[in-house]
Amino acid sequence: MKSLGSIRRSFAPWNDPDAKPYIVFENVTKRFGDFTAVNNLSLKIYEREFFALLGASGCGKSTLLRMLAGFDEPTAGRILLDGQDLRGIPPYRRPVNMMFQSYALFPHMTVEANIAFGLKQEGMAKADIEKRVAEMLKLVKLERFAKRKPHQLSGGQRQRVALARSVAKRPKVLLLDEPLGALDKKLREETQFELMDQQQELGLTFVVVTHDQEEAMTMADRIAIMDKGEVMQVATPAEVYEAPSSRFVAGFVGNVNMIEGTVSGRENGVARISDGNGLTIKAENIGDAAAGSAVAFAIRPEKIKVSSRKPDDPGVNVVEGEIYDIAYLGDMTVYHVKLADGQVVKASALNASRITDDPLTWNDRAFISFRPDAGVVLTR
Ligand SMILES: Nc1ncnc2c1ncn2[C@@H]1O[C@H](COP(=O)(O)OP(=O)(O)OP(=O)(O)O)[C@@H](O)[C@H]1O
Repeated sequence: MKSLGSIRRSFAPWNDPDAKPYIVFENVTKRFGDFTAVNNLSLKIYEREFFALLGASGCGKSTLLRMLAGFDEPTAGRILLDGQDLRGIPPYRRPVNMMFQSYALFPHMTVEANIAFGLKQEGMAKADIEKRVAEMLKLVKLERFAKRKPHQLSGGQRQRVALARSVAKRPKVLLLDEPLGALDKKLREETQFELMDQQQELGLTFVVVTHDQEEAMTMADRIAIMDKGEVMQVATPAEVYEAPSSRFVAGFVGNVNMIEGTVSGRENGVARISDGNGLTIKAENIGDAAAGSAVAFAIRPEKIKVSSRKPDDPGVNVVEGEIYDIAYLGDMTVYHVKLADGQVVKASALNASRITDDPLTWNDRAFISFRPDAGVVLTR
């Protein structure tokens, strides 16, 4: 989509040792009674970053956001914003605004009155409010809808009003809790790109909470994957997908095959992994996996090729199996291949042409093949 990718490609302050993080969570713990919702968590977010907190329900992402907004204080640890410790600073005095899932627009007020509401409360002069509201309407492309009430708008338009209202006060950081949760799939996808555009145009730092991995992958510069109040990995979407740091992350994001086994030898950066049932594969990207240790070779279905003929490239792993199930999804087909040791491996093939030269069907003998560097070896 447009030039967005190329603009953002150079945006990676987290790789710059001289860049100062804008938001810092320093050993933050939050307990509710004897329940620990956030556990000794540290995290750095940079100015202008689109940062996503991704995790299953109850993992502590909203609690993290609420502490940043000032609705809750950490039980232990510190949160810094632009170098300032936020402890004790009330929500309305933090340069942070929060946009909630439900949007909570005032139903009896017009779009422009909704956007103006916070500015009026702040005591801004009338002329300035009008100017700011006009700017905001232009930003979210709702100039023509200024006089409408929320119920006369589509879900996507309402979401844009909510965005305009939350950025009208010019916060430095916008916190978004499941911002697109109320929209249907198609509108969600469109709105994701809009949000990205607007974030860039505004030059704000966005921290978004979502349990939707596709949404996080699409929008965010970096993603923190959370589980039980802890951060499991912080990385760009591509790194999270291609180089997950643990079984949990690999399994949480996208589809993955986990070939469990023991490292039976390693030389020149290539390990042999045996599952103890006759299957041995060669793997690269072995990290710190020592000989004898229990590991998982995590490989995405699209990195595995299925064919009826045995590939003769000695560099690749080839394993014989049987087509156990086929899911035809239109744009691609997912083959479930049962190996001799009983495990079922998923391999997806893009249906780039309408007719395949290697038709495979149920119960066919088939070969899966993949390069040793097509997956990652995980010790955790
Ligand atoms: N005020 C509170 N008192 C007691 N427990 C709480 C409180 N607020 C949150 N919790 C608990 O802390 C944990 C984390 O909650 P949090 O809302 O941060 O999760 P989440 O990851 O945002 O989940 P969801 O996606 O469902 O909103 C949950 O188990 C929740 O029950």
